[in-house]
Amino acid sequence: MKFDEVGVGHVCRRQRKSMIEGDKSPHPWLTRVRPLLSIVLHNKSSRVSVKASLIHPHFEYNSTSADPTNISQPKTILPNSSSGNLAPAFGSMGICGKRDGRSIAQLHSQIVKTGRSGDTFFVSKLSNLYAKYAPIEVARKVLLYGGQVVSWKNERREELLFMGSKAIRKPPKAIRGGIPICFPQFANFGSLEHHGFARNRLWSLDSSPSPLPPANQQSSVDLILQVYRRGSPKFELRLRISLSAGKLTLIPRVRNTDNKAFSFTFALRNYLSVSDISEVRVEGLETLDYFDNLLHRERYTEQADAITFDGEIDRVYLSTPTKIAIIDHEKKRTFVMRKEGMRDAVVWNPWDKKAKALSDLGDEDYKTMLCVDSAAVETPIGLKPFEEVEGPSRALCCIFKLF
Ligand SMILES: O=P(O)(O)OC[C@H]1O[C@H](O)[C@H](O)[C@@H](O)[C@@H]1O
Repeated sequence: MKFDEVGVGHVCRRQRKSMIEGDKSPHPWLTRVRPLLSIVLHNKSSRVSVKASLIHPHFEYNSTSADPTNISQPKTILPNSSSGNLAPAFGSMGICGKRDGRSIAQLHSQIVKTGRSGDTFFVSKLSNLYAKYAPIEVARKVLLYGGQVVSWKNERREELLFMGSKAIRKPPKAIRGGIPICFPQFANFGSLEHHGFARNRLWSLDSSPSPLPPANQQSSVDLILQVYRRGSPKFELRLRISLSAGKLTLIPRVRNTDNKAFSFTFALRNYLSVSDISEVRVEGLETLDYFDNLLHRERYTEQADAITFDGEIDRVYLSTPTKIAIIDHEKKRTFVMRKEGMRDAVVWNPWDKKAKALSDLGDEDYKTMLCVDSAAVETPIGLKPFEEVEGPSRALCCIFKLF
């Protein structure tokens, strides 16, 4: 038996097919069925339970199994009692077989390794794009494509990350917004493609995540990008993303898996959502030296008390403090970025002309975005053969807090 596109409901598809083939008046509502599979971790040391839910305007189906390794028995879907006369019982569904080559038993061991007690895991409909098998709080906010965070909200459920109004969510381009990862090269500081290739590769869920303890009160997901290409550096880039309302933590780990030394430049390109770019100021970069990418990367010294914006900016501030504040006066909101292991900070806003030239950015989008990146650009990070940059002493880390 095969899983349906979202992991459950094999009969759904069969039923739909037979209705389309055999029934002169197919039930169009069947095509709107949205089955989803959630997996709840109750106790790290024991089993997880699997809950299959089928949600439809006219009925609901829920089934819970305490033993996810033994749930191959299809169950009958019954119409919800409040469903009126529209929803007939139409077959059965089960959670069985394999999904992406993984059995439920493999999924189970993955989840026990990475989850916290009480986490609900989610298998997304677009599971090849989103962080499938991740806690429900992060699953729809993190893309496997690019290992990119695309959403982070505050307690009032307001979005804090910018997403381009014309962003293209289709490979091979990186998505304009959220937090793309520039690795193993930032911009054109090296011979590789612009901003490296990590942002347009499909990452996976990490089955041997960082030994660092999971962040308190935050839901986390661990992703990995493994590169073993001939003729290119061989490495593993891991990223732990922990999210909660008002706090976002990103912990990258890089391992050289080659017998040659490997060095890289790096940036977490943080597209922050702001109310109006002309009302924003950035503090923490005053008196520092920077490379101006708009002026052939010449080195200047910042003269202003704080950075404010009235035109295009593209600068790499060097040897910055660990704390940088981005103050949005209109929204009465301050992002505080704290970073470790990445000495530099990039500030980028394309302004009107450049925005028009970027096909995935709306003409007015520049007004509501600001990139303040945690970066290692001036001095590449070097790794000996098989060496790893990891915590706590050499940790790379970027934490955003909202005030
Ligand atoms: O359009 P992207 O590839 O995302 O790059 C956006 C910008 O990033 C950097 O700050 C570069 O210095 C710019 O030259 C580039 O335009």
